[in-house]
Amino acid sequence: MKYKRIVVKVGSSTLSNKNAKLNFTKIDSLARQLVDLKNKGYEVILVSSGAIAAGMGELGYQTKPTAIPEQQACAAVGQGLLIGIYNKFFREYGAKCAQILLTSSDLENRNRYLNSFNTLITLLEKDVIPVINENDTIVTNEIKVGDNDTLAARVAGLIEADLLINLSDVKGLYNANPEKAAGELKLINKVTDITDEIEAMAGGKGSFVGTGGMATKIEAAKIAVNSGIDMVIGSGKEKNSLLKLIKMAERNEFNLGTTFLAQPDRLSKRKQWLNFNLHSQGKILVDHGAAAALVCRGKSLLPGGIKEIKGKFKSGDLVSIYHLKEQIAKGIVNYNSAEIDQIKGLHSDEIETVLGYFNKSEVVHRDNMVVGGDKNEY
Ligand SMILES: Nc1ncnc2c1ncn2[C@@H]1O[C@H](COP(=O)(O)OP(=O)(O)O)[C@@H](O)[C@H]1O
Ligand SMILES: N[C@@H](CCC(=O)OP(=O)(O)O)C(=O)O
Repeated sequence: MKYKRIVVKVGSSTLSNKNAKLNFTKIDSLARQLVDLKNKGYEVILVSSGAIAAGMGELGYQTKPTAIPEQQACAAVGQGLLIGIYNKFFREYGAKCAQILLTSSDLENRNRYLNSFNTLITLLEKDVIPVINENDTIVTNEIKVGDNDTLAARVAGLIEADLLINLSDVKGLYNANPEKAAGELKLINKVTDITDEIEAMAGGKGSFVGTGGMATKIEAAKIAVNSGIDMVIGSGKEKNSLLKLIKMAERNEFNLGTTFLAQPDRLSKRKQWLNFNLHSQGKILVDHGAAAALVCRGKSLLPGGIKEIKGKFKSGDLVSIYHLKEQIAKGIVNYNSAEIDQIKGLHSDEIETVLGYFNKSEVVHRDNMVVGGDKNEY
């Protein structure tokens, strides 16, 4: 077995019918395949979308409501339906499942991140299939993960999965958005490097229930491969597609869907957490010497190389580190923005005299820093 722990993400478009009501045949088939995989010795974790779609079907919405409270009401109704159906089918096939609803802040907070890990591991040890979704009923646009593609990739990193399968309503990544492209489409079977060209192929969602389309699947692939996890996007619509995709991946073949291959230089778990789960709270601009020390020599950031601070942040926050106009790293600061403003350009020996106390010589230690870094805004 090349893979042991597999996260499977399934989209709303696969789980629901055109009128947004749940597609029981598809859910039954997915549950059966997941239990088959578990019985073969794999550990499986399901990230399932579909709560809002199921709630829309139940409450009679013809289109996705734009008002957030209405979406949340749909999610509250739909999530119950969804987990009820999963529970029914899993039990029919002799397996147990558990519901875990996560928010972005659960993954940002280091303690809650580690607690989620402990719960998931315990469930796997107890032979339970975790079924994860975003806790849509309590998050608003500003603070939500927003799409289950990247949520699944973050969960795959959290749980140290070996493989992430993303089941959608398309066979994989095409050279152009099938909704818009004229002419013949080409399925990209294997991606070793997520280049700008690959990113440019990905467009928005295809169905009225989907979120993010191919663009968020590519974002997810970036998280997965940099966490050392292979990711396959494949069709969730065809018979036994999950089993077929895993068989293909086990054989190192690339004839179904799109496989994104894990990068050999994966980030450590701590660096994955800070890079893919934390939001940058400010900016530190550094000089040429500091930029070279960070990027070329893997050094920590000392006060001497700092030129300017932007934003107001606390000690322990994540900040983006810039040289000229380019983000060169992201890291967790040992001092707050006002303090860094006071010690910028100084030698570390002078910190205590200026601030009246001393914490660390480094403003950002290299163990708390990712060079380059996911560009998730400041
Ligand atoms: N280059 C592309 N290749 C394949 N699908 C694409 C591409 N660009 C955009 N899409 C759209 O992405 C959709 C899948 O994403 P989405 O609608 O969010 O579904 P899901 O519910 O499975 O997450 C496809 O139906 C397709 O219309
Ligand atoms: N959390 C939402 C799904 C969000 C989402 O990413 O949807 P999709 O693009 O269908 O995977 C729900 O359960 O309705």
